Amino acid sequence: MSIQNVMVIGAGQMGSGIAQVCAQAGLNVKLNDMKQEAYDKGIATITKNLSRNVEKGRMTEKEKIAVLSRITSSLDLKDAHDVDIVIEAAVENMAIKHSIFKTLDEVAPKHAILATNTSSLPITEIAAVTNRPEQVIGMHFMNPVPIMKLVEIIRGLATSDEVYKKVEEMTVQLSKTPVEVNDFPGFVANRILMPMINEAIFTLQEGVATKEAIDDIMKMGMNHPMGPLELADFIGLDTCLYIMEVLHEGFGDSKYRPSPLLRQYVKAGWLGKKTGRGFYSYA
Ligand SMILES: CC(=O)CC(=O)SCCNC(=O)CCNC(=O)[C@H](O)C(C)(C)COP(=O)(O)OP(=O)(O)OC[C@H]1O[C@@H](n2cnc3c(N)ncnc32)[C@H](O)[C@@H]1OP(=O)(O)O
Ligand SMILES: NC(=O)C1=CN([C@@H]2O[C@H](COP(=O)(O)OP(=O)(O)OC[C@H]3O[C@@H](n4cnc5c(N)ncnc54)[C@H](OP(=O)(O)O)[C@@H]3O)[C@@H](O)[C@H]2O)C=CC1
Repeated sequence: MSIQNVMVIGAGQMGSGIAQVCAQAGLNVKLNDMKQEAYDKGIATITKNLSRNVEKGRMTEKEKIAVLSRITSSLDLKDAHDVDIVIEAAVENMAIKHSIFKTLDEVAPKHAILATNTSSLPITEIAAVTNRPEQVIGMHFMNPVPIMKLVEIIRGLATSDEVYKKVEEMTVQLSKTPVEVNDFPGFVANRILMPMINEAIFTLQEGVATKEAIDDIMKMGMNHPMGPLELADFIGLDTCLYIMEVLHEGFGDSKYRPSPLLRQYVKAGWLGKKTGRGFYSYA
């Protein structure tokens, strides 16, 4: 059965982007969040992105309206009763993902694939709370989703070849490039990226240089599009901390210990761009 109906869970920065690219590829999308305001915020971001495409001549106004008409609001996981795939992009927390996947296993059709956009949590452990571990898979999009080409596809221990192939095909349909990896802490992207960001935070904490200097060095010296502190703000400092905790616990190696300054910022609610303040301030 081909994939036509999708539920995306979490209308935050990742979920809204995933919903947008699915709808642009002609799929019907139910965008689920716990609160109507979160959905409204997600749809406002999608509308802004699509309007920019219209202004730039990449899409007509009619096409924009058609894309938006394929996205509907959902505030209840039971709405997954008729979808072919669910892509979960709620908060990076195992207890929350377990609860979502348990419910999805009960309400989604038997054939439905249950994918997660987790940036680091073990797919095998998420799959274990369902009765269909062979249909659970990691589909790790990069931020900002409408722009970034990569989707890291993570096989859990039980993920079937058939499910992997379907998700790979869907990724290509979304005009993205799938890259296969195995289920190990942080997968590949964040096992390499996040220790660099964490080290930049230690460098700031130790007073080696200012935040601007650290970012300038990595931008100009390594040709990175964003410096590591600016990137941390962009990703969300809460997400960065959760990922470092997964690496630390998963490998049991002190080289992955999260920076105390990162912990402090998260405790203060300075989560980066999404809350208006992180290492930098955002008006
Ligand atoms: C944590 C994880 O689990 C995994 C991750 O995702 S890690 C994060 C991975 N992402 C990155 O590393 C991003 C690094 N940054 C970049 O690549 C670039 O800075 C960027 C693409 C975000 C912006 O590019 P830029 O050239 O600096 O700025 P800008 O010219 O404003 O933007 C380029 C285009 O991207 C669009 N864009 C920028 N931010 C966007 C966003 N948040 N959403 C949608 N579109 C966006 C802009 O509108 C612009 O589009 P046009 O073609 O219409 O002009
Ligand atoms: N940020 C990034 O760069 C990347 C993040 N990811 C992963 O994507 C996921 C989402 O991250 P991101 O979009 O940045 O986070 P955001 O905080 O922007 O969005 C998360 C959204 O999910 C909602 N939510 C929380 N719990 C539930 C639930 N039980 N049911 C439905 N919705 C829920 C949140 O609501 P509320 O705010 O009310 O809690 C919020 O609207 C995480 O797993 C993260 O690791 C993957 C790749 C890149």
